[in-house]
Amino acid sequence: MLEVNGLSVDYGSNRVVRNLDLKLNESEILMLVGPTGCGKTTVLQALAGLIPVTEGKIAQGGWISTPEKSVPPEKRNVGMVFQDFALFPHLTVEQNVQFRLKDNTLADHWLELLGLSDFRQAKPSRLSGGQKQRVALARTLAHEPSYVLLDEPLSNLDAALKDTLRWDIRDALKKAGVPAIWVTHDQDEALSVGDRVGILNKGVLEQLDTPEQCFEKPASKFVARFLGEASFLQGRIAGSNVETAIGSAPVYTANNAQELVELLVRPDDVIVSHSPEHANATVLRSRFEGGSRLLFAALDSGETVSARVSHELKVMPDQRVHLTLQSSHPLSALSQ
Ligand SMILES: Nc1ncnc2c1ncn2[C@@H]1O[C@H](COP(=O)(O)OP(=O)(O)OP(=O)(O)O)[C@@H](O)[C@H]1O
Repeated sequence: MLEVNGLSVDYGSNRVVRNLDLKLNESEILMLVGPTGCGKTTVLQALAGLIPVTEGKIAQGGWISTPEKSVPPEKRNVGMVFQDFALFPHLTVEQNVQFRLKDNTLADHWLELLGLSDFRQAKPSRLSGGQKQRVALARTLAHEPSYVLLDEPLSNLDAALKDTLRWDIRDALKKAGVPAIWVTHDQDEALSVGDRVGILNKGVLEQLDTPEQCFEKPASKFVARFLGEASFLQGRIAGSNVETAIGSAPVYTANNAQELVELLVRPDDVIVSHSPEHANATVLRSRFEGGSRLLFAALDSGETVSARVSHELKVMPDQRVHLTLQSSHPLSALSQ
C-alpha cells in the first residue's frame, strides 16, 4: 500500500504542496483534481521520486522515502502514464511495450487486451492519440508496477475518444489489480472513473472521499463548486429539514449544526414552472446543454440560484418563473 504522511514540496520559497496525507488502497483508483496550478503534477512527481520533497514520508512495500533519504525512481517500481504518451518514436509498438522486459508474456497479454494486436509492428507516428495512449498503458502494465501515476492521460484526445478510453484505462488498471493515482482537471472524469476523489486547492487536499460523498457532502464551498454547478441559499434548520426562500428539503445536519445555514443546492434540486401569478424569480441567463438547459435566476429574496430544465422548455432572460426546492435526498448545509 502506498502511504503518504505530511508531504510538503517547495519550489524555492513557494510551498506548492502542503502537508498531504493519503493512503492508496489495493487496486484503488484515486482521482486527483483541482484548478490549474494547484499542485497536481507536483504531487505525482514527488510520489515518483522525480523531485525532492521538503517534508514528509512516502512509503510503499519495502521502502520509505524521506527528505533526508530519498528513494530514487528506479527503486520505487512506479509506472507512469503522461498526457504526451512518451513513447520511443524509433521503436515499434511491440518494442515499446517489451522495452527492458526479460519475458514478453505480459507484453503480449496487454497488447492484446488493449486492442493493439494489429499494430504490433507499427511505429508510434502511425497511431492515433488514443492508440498511443493504449501503448503507453500496455508498456506500463507489462512492467508490473506496484502503483501507477497517470498525469492527465486523456487531455490530448478529442471528447468522443476520451469517453471510451477512460473506461478502457479503468478496466485495464482493475484487471491488473494495481492501485493508481490519476490526475485530471475534468470533474466528470474524476466523479465517474474514480473509486475515491481527492480535491486539491492551492496545494492542500481539501477532501478525499468517494465521488458521491464529495459531490453530496462537500467539505467546503470550493469543493462544492469545483465538482459541479452549485448555488448556496440561506436556510433555517427546522428538525431534519431546512427551510429556504423556495421551499424546504431534508438536510444532513452536523453535530454543530446552527440555526442559520448556507444550503448547497444543485440544479437538479430545483423545479421550474411557468406560473406568472406565483412567480418568485426572474431568469437571468439560459444555457443550452443539448438534452437540457441550465438556468440562472434571481430570486425575489435577492439570492441567485441555478436550475436544470428540459431542452424543450424555452425560457428566456427576464422571464418570470416559479422555482421550488424539491429533493427527496438530504441536502448539505454549511454553517454560516
Ligand atoms: N519546476 C518548477 N519550478 C518552480 N515552480 C514550479 C515548477 N513546477 C511547477 N511550479 C509551480 O508550482 C505550482 C504547482 O504546479 P503544478 O504543475 O504541480 O500544478 P498543476 O495542478 O499540475 O497544474 P496544471 O493543471 O496546470 O497542470 C504552480 O504555481 C507552478 O507554477
